[in-house]
Amino acid sequence: MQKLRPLLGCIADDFTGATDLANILVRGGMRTVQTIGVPSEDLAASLDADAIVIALKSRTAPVEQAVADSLQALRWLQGRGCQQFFLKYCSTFDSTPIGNIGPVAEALQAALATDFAIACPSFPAAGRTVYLGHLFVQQRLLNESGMEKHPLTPMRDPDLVRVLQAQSRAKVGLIAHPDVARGAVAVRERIATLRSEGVRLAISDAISDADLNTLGEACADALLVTGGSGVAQGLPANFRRSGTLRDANAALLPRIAGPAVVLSGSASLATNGQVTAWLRSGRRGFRIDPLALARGEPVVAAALDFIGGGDTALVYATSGADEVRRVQTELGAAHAGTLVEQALGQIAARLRERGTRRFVVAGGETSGAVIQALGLTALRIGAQIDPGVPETQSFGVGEPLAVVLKSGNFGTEDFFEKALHHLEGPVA
Ligand SMILES: Nc1ncnc2c1ncn2[C@@H]1O[C@H](COP(=O)(O)OP(=O)(O)OP(=O)(O)O)[C@@H](O)[C@H]1O
Ligand SMILES: O=C(O)[C@@H](O)C(=O)CO
Repeated sequence: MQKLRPLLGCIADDFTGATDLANILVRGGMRTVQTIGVPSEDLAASLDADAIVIALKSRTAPVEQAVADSLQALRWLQGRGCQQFFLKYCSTFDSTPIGNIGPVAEALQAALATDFAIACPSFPAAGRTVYLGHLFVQQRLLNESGMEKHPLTPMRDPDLVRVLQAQSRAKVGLIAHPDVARGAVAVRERIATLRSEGVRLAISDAISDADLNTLGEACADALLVTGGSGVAQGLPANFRRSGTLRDANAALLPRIAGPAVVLSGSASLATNGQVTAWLRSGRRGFRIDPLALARGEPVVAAALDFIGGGDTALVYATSGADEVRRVQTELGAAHAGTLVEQALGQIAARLRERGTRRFVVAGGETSGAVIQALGLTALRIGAQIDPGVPETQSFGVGEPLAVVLKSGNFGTEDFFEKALHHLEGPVA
C-alpha cells in the first residue's frame, strides 16, 4: 500500500492535549498518530498518517525551552512535507504573562515566514466558548471558573486579547462574533483588515461548532493555525475539498485483549467525581497515600498485591482540594507530585510485565509519567470515548497496548467504566 504523506503537522503543548486534538482530527476523517516528543528516525519510518501530532511538555516549561522544542518539532514536520501546521494549547488558555502561547506562536510564524494566525481556544463540546474575546468555561468567565486558582497557570483575566498581548511582541487583534457569524468570507475580510493594521495574532470568537467550522474554512490557506482542539474540527473538510484527503474510517483500531487497570493521579474536580462514582459502584480501588510514599513505605508493592489477578482495579492518588493542599503543605507541591507520578509509573511498568495490556490514565502530568514509564513513543488514535478523550493504541516499541489518556477536567462521571467498556467493545 502507498504510504500516506502527512497533510497537517501539529505541535501540542502537553500529552493529553495532544490526544484531544488527535481525537478531533480522527473524527474529521484524518488518520492520525501522536508521537511522544519529536520522533526518532526509526519511528519516523513507520509513521503513516494524514495528520501527525507531536506531544511536547512545553506548557509550563521555561519560555526559551518551549520555543526551542516547538521549533524542533516544526522542522521535523516540515521535513515530512506537511502542508499546514497547528499549534495546540489548552482550551482554558493556560499560560502566564510571559508565555508560552504568544512566544511559541510568534516563533513558529517567523520560522514559517507567515505573518498571521488566529488564536482560538474555543471548545463548545467541553463548555469552552469565546465571545468578544472573553473566554467562558461552562457558564462562568475564565477568571471565575476555578482556573484563577490553578497552581502553575492561574488565569485571572478572561480578556484573551489582553492576555495574549501581554505575551506577544506584535499586535494582537480580535475577530469578533458578528464577523464569524457572517461566514468564512467575512472572516477572511476581517483577517485582511487586521493584517493591514499590523496585527499578527487574532483571538477568534466561537460559541458553537458552526463557528469553529467557519473559522476552519477561513483558514484553508493559512500556514499556521493556533488554538484548542475545537478549532481543528474545521480543517479536515479543507483537505477533502482540495482533494488531498481521501475518505477512510480513521478511527479503526484492532482490539487488544488482556487485563486492564485504571490509574488516576489527577487532582481535578471532574476526576474526583469519577473516582467517587467508581468506588460507589462497588468497584475495587487502592488509594496511594503520598505521605506514606514520602515515608518510604512499600506503597507500590502493596498496590500490586491489591491488584493481584482479580477484577479490574483503580489505583488513585486523586483527593479533594483540602487533602491535596494538606499534602502539598507537608511535602511541597512539586515533591508530592513527583512521588505520586513515579509510583503510578512504576505500577504501570510492573503491571505490563505481568501481562496488563489496557491502561486508562487520568491527569495530564500523570499520563506523561505513565507513558514514559511504559516507554511508549507513539500512539495511533481511535474512536472517541467522551469529548476530548479517544482510545489509543501504542506502536513502534514492544507489544501494542490499548491506552486511554484523560485530561483532568474531561469525561462524564462514569468515565472509567465507559472507557473500559469501550476498549472491550466491537471495533469502531
Ligand atoms: N493526593 C495528592 N496530593 C498531592 N499531589 C497529588 C495528589 N494526587 C495527585 N497529585 C499530583 O497532582 C498532579 C495532578 O496533575 P495531573 O496533570 O496529573 O492532573 P490534573 O491537573 O487534574 O489534569 P490536567 O492537567 O490534565 O488538567 C500530579 O503531579 C499528581 O502527581
Ligand atoms: O484543551 C484542553 O482543555 C485539553 O486538551 C488540555 O490541553 C488539557 O490539559
